[in-house]
Amino acid sequence: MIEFRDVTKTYDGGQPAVDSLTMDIERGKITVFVGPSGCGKTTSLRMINRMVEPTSGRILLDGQDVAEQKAAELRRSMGYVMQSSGLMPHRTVLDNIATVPRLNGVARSTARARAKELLDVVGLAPELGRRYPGQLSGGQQQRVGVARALAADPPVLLMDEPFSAVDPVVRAELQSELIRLQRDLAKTIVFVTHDIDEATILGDRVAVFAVGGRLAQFADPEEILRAPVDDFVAGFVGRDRGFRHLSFQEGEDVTIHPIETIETGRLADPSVTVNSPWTLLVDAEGRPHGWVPEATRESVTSQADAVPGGSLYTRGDSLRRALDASLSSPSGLGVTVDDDGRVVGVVRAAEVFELIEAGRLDRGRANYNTAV
Ligand SMILES: Nc1ncnc2c1ncn2[C@@H]1O[C@H](COP(=O)(O)OP(=O)(O)OP(=O)(O)O)[C@@H](O)[C@H]1O
Repeated sequence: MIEFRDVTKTYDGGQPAVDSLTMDIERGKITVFVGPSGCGKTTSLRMINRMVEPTSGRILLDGQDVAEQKAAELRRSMGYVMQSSGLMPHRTVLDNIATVPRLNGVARSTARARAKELLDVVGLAPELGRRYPGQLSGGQQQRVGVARALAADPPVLLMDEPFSAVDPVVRAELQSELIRLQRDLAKTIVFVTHDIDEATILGDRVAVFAVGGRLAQFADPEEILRAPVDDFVAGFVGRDRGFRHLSFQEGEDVTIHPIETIETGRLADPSVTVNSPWTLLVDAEGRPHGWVPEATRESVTSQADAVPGGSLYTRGDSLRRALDASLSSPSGLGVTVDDDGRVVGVVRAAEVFELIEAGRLDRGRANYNTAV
């Protein structure tokens, strides 16, 4: 557990960058610091490992004041990942990952063996270990940065906008990987971002900072979206917060309807006809490949002629995903797949809305019953 106790940081006698911050960061959870630029997120993060010293107040790590620990040792005892991966350009990927264990006195061969394991943990191919950072993509460099931070198996991981320099697709992949990793590792992660979507996807708890280094709200992401404490937080979480909030509503009650499919390999077979306005094209394993509208069936002879599909909904995922799949689908039918990516049917936006409304009524009744 990391405890901030009335911590203030003022640089060069100016306005506080962090103002009287008091909060508890739970062990084994992801706590996200989010807020607009310049509101003191990075300063707060860096005070945990004493890269920045507070002007006043105390920070306790498992009950011990970090000010009483040697700064260099403290820093080495926590993983740190930043926006630019911060890798040493003249060292190979494996040597970069092995840096902290080597500084801690671990033998070179042991440190490199562990580095190889970590490449796999962060989803990188073993041969990338021999390359130099400049020979990797931005997303791969960030994965190496995460591997390096994990190398000494620290209980605490500090992450400062680690995914903000990569494109949105890679960013989403890295976010999913971090969630997957955290399921096994259960580190205490403090993660800085200015992106509220990233904060609500990753955070077990989200701290919204306001300009002037003030902690505006500290709660779980569902609550931040449902009940922002003031106009600042409401403005920051944005106009789409109703839509984002659907991420926290489970979609297991959404009705999955059957859908007519054609295998791509049988497109040229004239005996295969379609009888519905939209037919789904699938590969031999039943994975979706696009849509065939009834009117153009005759001219569709390969996958390239089909209308590309929208996002996919994995059975049981949130209402947000179900709605997005149906709204982004050219047919208006959200393609639903199982965990192996095979089509199991389709969902309809109108029925997702019905579930949202039913949930609202249930919550309204529950509130009424509590009130009377
Ligand atoms: N070394 C420094 N010297 C002087 N002022 C600083 C220093 N580091 C940060 N500041 C100031 O402290 C305030 C908070 O900065 P900080 O980097 O902590 O914010 P942030 O929320 O992480 O911002 P961003 O999202 O832009 O990285 C800003 O006004 C910034 O200009």
